[in-house]
Amino acid sequence: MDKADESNVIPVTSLDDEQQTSQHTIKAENCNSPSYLAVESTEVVNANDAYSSALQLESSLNESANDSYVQVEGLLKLPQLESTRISITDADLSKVQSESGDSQNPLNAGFVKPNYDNQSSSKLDPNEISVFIESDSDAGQLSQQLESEDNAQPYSGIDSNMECLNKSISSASETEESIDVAESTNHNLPASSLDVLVEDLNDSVLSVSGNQELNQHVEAEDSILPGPEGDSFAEVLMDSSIVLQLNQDPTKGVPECNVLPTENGVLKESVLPEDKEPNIVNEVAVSKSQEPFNAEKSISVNHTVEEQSDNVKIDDHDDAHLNDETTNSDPEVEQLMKLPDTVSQLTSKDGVKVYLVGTAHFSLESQEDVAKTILMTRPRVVVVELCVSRLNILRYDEKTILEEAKNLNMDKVRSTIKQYGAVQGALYLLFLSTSAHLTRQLGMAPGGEFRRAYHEGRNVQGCRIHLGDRPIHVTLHRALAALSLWQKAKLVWHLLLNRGPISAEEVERCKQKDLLEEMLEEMTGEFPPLSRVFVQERDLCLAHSLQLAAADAASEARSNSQLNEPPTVVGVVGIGHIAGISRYFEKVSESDVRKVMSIPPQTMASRIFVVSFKFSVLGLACYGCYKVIPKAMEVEVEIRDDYEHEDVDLLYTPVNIPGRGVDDVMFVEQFEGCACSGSCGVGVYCGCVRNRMPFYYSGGGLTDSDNPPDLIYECHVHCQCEAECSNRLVQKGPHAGLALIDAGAKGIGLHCKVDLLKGAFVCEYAGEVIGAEEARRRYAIQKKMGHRNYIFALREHFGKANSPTLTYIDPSYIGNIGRYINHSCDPNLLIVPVRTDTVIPKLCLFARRDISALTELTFDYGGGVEPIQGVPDGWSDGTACLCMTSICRHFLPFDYSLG
Ligand SMILES: C[S@@+](CC[C@H](N)C(=O)[O-])C[C@H]1O[C@@H](n2cnc3c(N)ncnc32)[C@H](O)[C@@H]1O
Repeated sequence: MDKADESNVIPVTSLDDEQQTSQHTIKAENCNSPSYLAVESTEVVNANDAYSSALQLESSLNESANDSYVQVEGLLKLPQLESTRISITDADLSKVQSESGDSQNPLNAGFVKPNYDNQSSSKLDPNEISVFIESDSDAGQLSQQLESEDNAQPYSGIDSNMECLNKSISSASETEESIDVAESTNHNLPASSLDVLVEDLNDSVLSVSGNQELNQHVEAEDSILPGPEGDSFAEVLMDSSIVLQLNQDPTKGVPECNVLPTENGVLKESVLPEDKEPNIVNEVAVSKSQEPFNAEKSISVNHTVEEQSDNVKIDDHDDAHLNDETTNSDPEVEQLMKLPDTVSQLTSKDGVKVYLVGTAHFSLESQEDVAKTILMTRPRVVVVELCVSRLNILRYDEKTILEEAKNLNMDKVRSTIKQYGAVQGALYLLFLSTSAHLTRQLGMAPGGEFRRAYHEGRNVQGCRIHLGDRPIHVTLHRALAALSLWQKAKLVWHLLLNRGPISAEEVERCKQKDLLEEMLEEMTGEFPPLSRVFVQERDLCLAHSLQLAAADAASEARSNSQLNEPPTVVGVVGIGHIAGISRYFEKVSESDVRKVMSIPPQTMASRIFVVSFKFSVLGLACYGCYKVIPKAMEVEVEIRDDYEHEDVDLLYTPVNIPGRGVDDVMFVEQFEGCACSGSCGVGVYCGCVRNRMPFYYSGGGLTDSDNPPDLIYECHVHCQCEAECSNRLVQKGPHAGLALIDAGAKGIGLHCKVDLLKGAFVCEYAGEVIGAEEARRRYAIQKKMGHRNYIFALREHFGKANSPTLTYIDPSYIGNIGRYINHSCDPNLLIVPVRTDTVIPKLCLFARRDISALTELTFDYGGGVEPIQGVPDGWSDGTACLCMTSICRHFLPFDYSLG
């Protein structure tokens, strides 16, 4: 992003959510026959068989729509997670406190209470993720802002909604198929284990009958058993011999949990009849001002924290013996009723039970432990040892990660560099190859315990997931700052070169221990400060997150007058953090956390290190390009796109990339090129331009922007013409000088800092190309969440085809600078589909008229060249248009295929 125009450039964080939401609350029935704009594409002018290519495209993307226009709708607000990420100043803190009603604890700003009223827990918003500690994107800004530890402010985030995460995650993880690892020779686990894992994940989704509103994603239908009369009833198949039956009364906050044995999956009679249920009274001291909770939990932990660490003292009133009174004589059932050995229990000062599951990142057992603990304790909050930047761990499923690991070949290297640019691409590849290396060696992907926690947490009524870890970049900055220049160099060397095969013994160790702890233990001798930064400081942060989660759960239960049993919290953390967390729990103050949340100013040594690291990565990338990009006869024109997103959660792509529901093959170069020598200018019969006038004038714009072509074919990699050929424009990248602006209630907008001539190419609207079903799925979620919509539906008619070809482009998460352009009913840009070497169109924006510098750039989301009045009903989703032009049609255009 060009940063020169600072006055107007705004960070994504400044979005006004209320305003955004209000735009979406206008009901569709208010829609007063708004008009829409359409461009019909009826001509295929490429000598290559574009028509059949288009049919191919159509068969993949087309839905049964009848209309025949280029129709555009831009739509989605970023998930709240992304759009509300803020760096908290004192003023912000007090604002958030007053909004959240918590004037005591400024760090509570990270927790936003679920939407419930005081009477009914059934109104709890079950789909909520709270992010405790978040960070702003720009570490540079951050270090300027936080010049010393003393004046540093903590980063704190506002809630995000689980739906956002659902969206991100489920977009990558509909694990209907089992993982195919048979082809990989390196996997240490047999394919069947992974099959079991995936099936297990699917099976573990609660099957629900009755009025459980939240469990709508019912799977494993055939495992539903009839429930006791009048009760909502759910069951989870834990393994072949046991069913956990969860009798859920929607009027109660936390369901009771009976463990019922089965024979071959058939329910046997309950071994815990109601009158025999253990009824344990919680003896935990609570603050006098608060009402106590009456404990009635029928679960047991097998050991206390003392067993793990001599240093740790845990609450005297720990009820680890909770089940001692159970008169259950079946040892198998008794064992199953116990929480796993890896679980330690803490009790907050409010009497909230905090169950800490100590996990290893590559362990199936850990995943099972997490699942069992969540099922048995039915927590209100699950705190995971992740931060926002590590949400990818949840986003990518086992299958995706394993496939990435298997498919990391030269083609991938090449396309990644092409897609993300040299530095970002090289870094991404480094990350990918490191994870791929580990994943290949271990036969499973890291983070399964967090994915399991997420999935199980979703199934618990009212449960929220908290990201409890310190932002990774804060940790990395602090770690780097703590090392001397020499130590830094050694560390990078160590990380880059430490890539040998992992022995069977090491594999086992990884499965039993937190890999990070293991590595740090090994390196502590050489890099003593790392242990402090990576382990102790994070113990402190995690303990604080758990404190907040417990306090949050307690106050929520109190406001719901649920005093019968203490609410529970589950923490899923690396096993090496248990001792430290237990030591700090309920002892961490806000100022302690502030101290470890700050980023010390960069020393000269750090700066030198960072610069040389960037250079070496760039060097590696260049070397990679040199090695892998074939130096054939093809004329490659490099795209120049130096823009980037300010929101670190967005990925920048200068060109369209394949998303879900679209075959990658569509992106493979397909068109043959022209045979022109030199430039394909006026008077030259070019296979791409054919008998038309050239599409572009030589300065870089549309020759006739009053009558723009329906579609454009540019010369490309397979053409014989020169790189400077006049028929290559959009492939060279966006116009210089584009910058983000604050567009008021419309959110972010875009302008150009220099004048634009009529016809000038401004930029592409690039993002993920997704299938129709995926587009509808994403749109539905966005709409439900009241988020902005970025999905652009392009309708094209080819030749005599009856139905249009639909292409959906979504830059919501991965996109280019074009995603910030707002709609206007009297726009200054127009949109034309341009194809280069593949059938996938590029949505290209050109100036409709001369545009003076700093004017907001807009295009008509309904596509087209000239505004057309009279949009038929259904071509708006009711979002009010704020373009303020005299010919405003009052509503944003909308492609009905999304609705
Ligand atoms: C493609 S995005 C444009 C960038 C967006 N303003 C942002 O902040 O990222 C489309 C969304 O922006 C908002 N928007 C764009 N043009 C608008 C307009 N004329 N009136 C109201 N909202 C508009 C709507 O929320 C729409 O869903």
